[in-house]
Amino acid sequence: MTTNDADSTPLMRQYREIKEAYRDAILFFRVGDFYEMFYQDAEEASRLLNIALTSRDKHSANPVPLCGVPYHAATAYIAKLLKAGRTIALCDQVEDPKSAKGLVRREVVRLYTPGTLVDAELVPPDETAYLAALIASDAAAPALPSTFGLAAIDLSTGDFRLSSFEGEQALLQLQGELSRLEPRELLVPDAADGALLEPSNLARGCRICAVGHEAFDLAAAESALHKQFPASELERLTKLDSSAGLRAAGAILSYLRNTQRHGDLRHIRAVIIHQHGDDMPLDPMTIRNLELVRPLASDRQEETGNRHTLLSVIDRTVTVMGKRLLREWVLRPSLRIDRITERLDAVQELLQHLETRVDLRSALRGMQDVTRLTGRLALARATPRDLSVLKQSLAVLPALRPLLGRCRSTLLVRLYAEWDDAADLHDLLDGLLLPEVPLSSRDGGIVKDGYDPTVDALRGAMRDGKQWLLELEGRERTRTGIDSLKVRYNQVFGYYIEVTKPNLSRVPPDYIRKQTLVNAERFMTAELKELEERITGADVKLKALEAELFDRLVERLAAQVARLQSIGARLALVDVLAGLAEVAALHRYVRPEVDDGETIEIIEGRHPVVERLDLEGGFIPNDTRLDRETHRLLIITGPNMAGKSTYLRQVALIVLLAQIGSFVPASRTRIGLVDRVFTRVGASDNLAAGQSTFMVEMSETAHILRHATSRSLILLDEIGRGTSTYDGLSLAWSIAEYIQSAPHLGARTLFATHYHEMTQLEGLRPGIRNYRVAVQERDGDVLFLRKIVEGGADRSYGIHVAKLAGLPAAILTRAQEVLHQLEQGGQSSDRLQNPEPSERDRSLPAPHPILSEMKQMDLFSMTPLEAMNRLADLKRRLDQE
Ligand SMILES: Nc1ncnc2c1ncn2[C@@H]1O[C@H](COP(=O)(O)OP(=O)(O)OP(=O)(O)O)[C@@H](O)[C@H]1O
Repeated sequence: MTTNDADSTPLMRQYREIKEAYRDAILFFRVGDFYEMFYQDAEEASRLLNIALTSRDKHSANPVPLCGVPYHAATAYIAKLLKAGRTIALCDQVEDPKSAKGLVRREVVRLYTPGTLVDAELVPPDETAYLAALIASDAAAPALPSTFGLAAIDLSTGDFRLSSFEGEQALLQLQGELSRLEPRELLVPDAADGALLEPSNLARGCRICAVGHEAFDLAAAESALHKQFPASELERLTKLDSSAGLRAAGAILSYLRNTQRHGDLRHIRAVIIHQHGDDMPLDPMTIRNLELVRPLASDRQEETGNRHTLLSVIDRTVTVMGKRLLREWVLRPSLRIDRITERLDAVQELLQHLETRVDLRSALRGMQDVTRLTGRLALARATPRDLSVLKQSLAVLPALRPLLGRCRSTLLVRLYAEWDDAADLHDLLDGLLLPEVPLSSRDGGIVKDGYDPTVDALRGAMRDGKQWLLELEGRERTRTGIDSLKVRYNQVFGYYIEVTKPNLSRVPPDYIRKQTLVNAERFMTAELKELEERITGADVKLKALEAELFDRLVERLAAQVARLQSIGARLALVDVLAGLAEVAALHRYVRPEVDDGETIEIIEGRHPVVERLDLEGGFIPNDTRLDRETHRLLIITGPNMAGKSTYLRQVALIVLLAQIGSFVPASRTRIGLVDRVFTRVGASDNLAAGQSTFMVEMSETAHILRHATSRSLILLDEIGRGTSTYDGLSLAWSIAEYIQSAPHLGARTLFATHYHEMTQLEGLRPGIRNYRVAVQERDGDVLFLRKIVEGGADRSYGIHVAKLAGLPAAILTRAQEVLHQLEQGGQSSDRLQNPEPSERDRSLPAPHPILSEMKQMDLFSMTPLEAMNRLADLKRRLDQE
């Protein structure tokens, strides 16, 4: 930045001082009704926002580049810049320009970063916007560290959580947690290990922000936590968490203190600590493959318009608080039977009591986002509208209590016992706020008549002022004899007397001319001036007083954030339970039995998402039995398109739904608790990271084999597909054997495969069972029955499916021929029991006889002439063909 004539004004000097402290951010500098940007900020912002770039003093030698946006539309522009990966420092005028002596004081009141957003326009209500901090413990060896501390906060709700990961699975667990949280911004120490910062190790699409590593210092963290939390919470924290989690938490708090200048973060009162053993640790692959919260971006879905996910299908919540909680449940199925049972009891009760459910849901519909409103209160960002909305929501609370009073299930009884109508808070709001309030607390028109005597008196003065003006107008008309004389007001001149041209001769000499128009002239008198001062004085005082009363109300409510947060949490819970009961009723779900046995039994199970599609012939239900004895590993064969993948996913989704505490799409289900669901299905995002399909497939399988336990559920779909037939089959075969027999494994497994040779495993190993998806062959075509039956398939019907897909007839006929030849080659089952197949053994279509002859030729025992003659002979024969 160079200093020259144009930028040496006091305003620009002030700008430069402020910008110095926010070099990395685009500085929105408030000047009048605009936020202006200068220099590089202006160049960049004008390009990103597509707005005109001008300059501050065009005539100087070195004009300052400038662009600006109207202050009232700033949020939309800020959103665009955030999207482009920038941060924005918002610099406001912090004193009234009218009363300022000299240059108005300006300060950065807020730094907008992706992880610190609370505005409704910037964070969609049903999404979370976590800011996370990650620290790897100081590793003794330079290898990848094995202890991680992760803290995350959603500033808009005050939801603050901690976790530490240690041991062999630490990195994996960390990745799982990051894919659940999907943080928008991640703080890491500036000296962080480069390997740790690999995008594939961390959350994608999130801003990584290196901060001074002293922010992660344990002593600093403890003191930051000490300031933030009550002693009891702090004690709980230090007991439960290793120092890594605390250090990450400390870094978040110090970052927030630097970026959020206003408000005191008092809504961050409690910490959720994720303890291993409470929730099922889902890994990113499973979350993605089972499309729990986000659809896979596959072409097939684009075509059919299927953008459903498990979450979208079971989401019948009516509040955004409920929506967020349900998402959390879906991503954290429980491992505790007592919790699952409590939820199921409540869902069952609300399913059976239609009237209660309907009443609860219709009352909840009147609820706004109490949790986020509370967040804005604590951050001192609540507007009069926010408080008005909060008031309306609190007004609904008493109606919910008697509805809960009708319930008998533990969870609902507990909610009833803890229910807080918050009548005092409602009355506090209702006592002050007018029914219609403005957006800004500085605009007046907030406080009810009768709330404060001074407000009433000032309003009286303003009302009287209007009367005085009318009287003055009457008096002036009589005095001048001009009947059309009017007292008027505009923003620029304030009050004035307007006289039309024909009457100008009658204007008295004490009228002071202010403005001449085509048809009239505008005047001021000493009396009018005095009246104006009284009226505007009252107006300014009134607005200031209303703003002060509003701030005091915010202050009183902010002292109650913990209560308001609990109210939000209770509302979310009722909403989720009633929503799950509603889904169960709508889609005919039944209550699963969840126990700590080892059997998974599903009678007439359905895929919750696929069954919602408009399928010709409807969805065909299927049974499943998995246990640790006779049905430990099911080999599922059947043609392409028959429904193998759907079946595999259906079993996993039913298990997850049950452990979420939801009813399930089946006619009867028993679930022996599953500690983890592993999936190796479909393509993977890692392809983009440059790994081959087969490599990804194998490394994901290796991961499963390393981490699954005897309580896990494993889904393997077409393992070995990515390599040559024999390699693939051998791998698939031995992987199945390993899962079945490895002492630490024996996990319940569904194994879908194209290799029908694998069905021979059933007779060879205990616990392995064959199932196939039934098809009917009619007139050379296949009819998919979508029914899973016992026994293995002996054919693939791939060519039939290719026909359905419209491949040219010539290809289909030739494929039949090749298939026939391959089948003639046959593979013996003896070989498969002891698989040592090699590429050379493969039965291929018979090679051309000339090629066979050439293969036989021993070139080294031939003279060059002999070789030449043989070659000529072969060529002649070829020419004759
Ligand atoms: N039980 C069912 N009832 C009705 N339709 C079903 C059922 N299962 C699957 N389908 C339909 O069949 C289609 C194909 O199913 P799916 O993808 O599971 O087959 P697949 O055997 O895994 O095929 P591929 O081996 O080619 O991957 C699904 O998109 C769905 O429309």
